[in-house]
Amino acid sequence: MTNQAPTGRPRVSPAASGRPTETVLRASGLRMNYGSTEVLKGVDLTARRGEVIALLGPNGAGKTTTIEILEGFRRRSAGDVEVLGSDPEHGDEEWRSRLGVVLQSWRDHAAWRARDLLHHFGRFYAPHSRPGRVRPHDTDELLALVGLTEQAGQRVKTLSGGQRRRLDVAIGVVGRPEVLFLDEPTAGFDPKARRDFHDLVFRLADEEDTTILLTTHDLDEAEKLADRILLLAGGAIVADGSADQLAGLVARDSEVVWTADGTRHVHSTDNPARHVAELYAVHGDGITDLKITRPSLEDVYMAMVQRHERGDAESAAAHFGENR
Ligand SMILES: Nc1ncnc2c1ncn2[C@@H]1O[C@H](COP(=O)(O)OP(=O)(O)OP(=O)(O)O)[C@@H](O)[C@H]1O
Repeated sequence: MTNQAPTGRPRVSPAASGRPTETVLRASGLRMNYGSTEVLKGVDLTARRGEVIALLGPNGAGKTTTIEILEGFRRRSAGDVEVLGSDPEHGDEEWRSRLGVVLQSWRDHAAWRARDLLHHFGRFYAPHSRPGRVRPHDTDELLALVGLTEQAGQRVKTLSGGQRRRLDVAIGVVGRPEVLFLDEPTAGFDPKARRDFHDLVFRLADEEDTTILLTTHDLDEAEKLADRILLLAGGAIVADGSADQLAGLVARDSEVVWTADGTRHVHSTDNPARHVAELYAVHGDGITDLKITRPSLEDVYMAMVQRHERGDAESAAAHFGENR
């Protein structure tokens, strides 16, 4: 899949680049129970080095639970998990230094000043610095990168919600992680902060080969950022692929809209390219305002989640398998 990187140049996903890509994260048959409630019923997922993956799913689907297990913050009930060659339950300090984490919410360190806090967290990574991955990031450079230069001397408790979230992201990347987990990183971001964050994600993936697993409820964001989208529903991954691959999962025609001789027309078709060719053969330059609308990621999301809610998650997953 080719996404649009911040500079406007196309970003080529690691899988499509032809470069050998190492699997850095793998879960198979991952299960999690909270008491008698089974939240994860056999999650299988992988991520390659430098890949950006969006984990989507309805509220309560288990996205945070999955991420916390991969980070080593939560013990799983069953299944195999490996991140950067280690089981997260037994990851040592060296292993932890290679990860970056942005939790959904945390409200400690209110009295610290933003620059001091970032510097403090950064110091943990210094012993793990090596050629090619100098750790930590320079504090002021990173503050500039997340747009907090003016707030650098402010106490955390005086930052706005969006500014606090920018600081969370800075803390997550201060150690130049090889694998970065971001749980709803852009919640509360204004449009400029959101765009800056997207630029940062592309930069980390492209220039530092960082593998990024993020959760979001913003489907446009997922489509823009992710090489691969995973949809978690009913305790399992029911769809796994690029936005284009996922669009092929819903049996919905594309819509072709055009104007000819001053009249607007709408036509649904499973082959929009052929329809457009036929239109031009008939009307030539008489066609104006041509637009083709494919099923959107939102259509796929709603269809898959509704299938799951009808108790059809397993067949949805099987259907996807046939389409890969
Ligand atoms: N510590 C816990 N103890 C008991 N139940 C929990 C615990 N943490 C989460 N749950 C339950 O597990 C389910 C999955 O929660 P989780 O936070 O992983 O979902 P999510 O997909 O991240 O949701 P959201 O999109 O709302 O953030 C929910 O039903 C939640 O109530």
